[in-house]
Amino acid sequence: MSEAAQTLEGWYALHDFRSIDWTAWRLADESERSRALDELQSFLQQWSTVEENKEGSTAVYSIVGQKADFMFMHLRETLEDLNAIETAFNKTSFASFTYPVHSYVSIVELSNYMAAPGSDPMQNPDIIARLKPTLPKASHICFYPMNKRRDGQDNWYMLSMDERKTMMRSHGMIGRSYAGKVKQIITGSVGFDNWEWGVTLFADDALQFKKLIYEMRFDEVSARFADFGDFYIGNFLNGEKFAELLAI
Ligand code: VOV
Repeated sequence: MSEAAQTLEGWYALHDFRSIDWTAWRLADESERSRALDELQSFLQQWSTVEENKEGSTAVYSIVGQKADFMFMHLRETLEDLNAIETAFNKTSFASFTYPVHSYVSIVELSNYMAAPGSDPMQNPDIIARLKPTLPKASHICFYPMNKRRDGQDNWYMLSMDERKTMMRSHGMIGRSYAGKVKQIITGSVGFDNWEWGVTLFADDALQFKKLIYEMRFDEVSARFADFGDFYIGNFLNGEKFAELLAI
């Protein structure tokens, strides 16, 4: 058996994709819409307080295209916390004007492919900050799930640790050349959801997602071993922008 990579885990993640029932929203009277909007704003406020207290983080984005209208990405200490957030949101009057279209459950993960030997990563404040990150408030988000292939000669899980390390180093070098342009949060979802990882990217220039992902397609670890699910791309929302999106 090949040596399994060691992983470090941080906050649990829920990517929660919703669409708006525009007909119901348009037909609602002004006071109903305003109550729903107030509830939404108070949730956004609560989530930013959690973030200020370093007890989690939430990103809110509109989604371009028909797969969803908007998404919440929540990071929290436990799965119970994530469950509580989605349930509380489902009970709001704003939620009754939305319907769930997709969700993804995972946990922030770092693997030891690039770890310095002999060091205790949990004593490293940079590692802790990566495991429990404050999500960037970048202009754009890109989310997609992926697997590492297990197919004949292209079976990632049958490769030796050294072979995988070499490929991950090359992967990391490409990623690093996008420093300052694209920020990645990799979440592991083996046993939690249908794919092995969630890839969440943040950038102020959405074109950099395309450049990075395209370049990685030529890198062996992606070219030979990666399979991808649906891609979601979106624009930053805060309370003000959300109110604009919902204005009738
Ligand atoms: C934005 C840049 C960027 C950077 C700097 C970067 C670097 C790194 C490093 C150094 C490491 C290994 C250590 C760790 O941190 O875990 C990883 C790990 C990983 N990556 Fe990555 N990645 C990036 C970006 C990046 C992208 C765009 C993708 C999607 C691939 C594509 O083709 O669409 C990806 C995937 C992953 C995955 C699934 C893992 C876990 C693999 C496993 O088998 O465990 N990643 N990644």
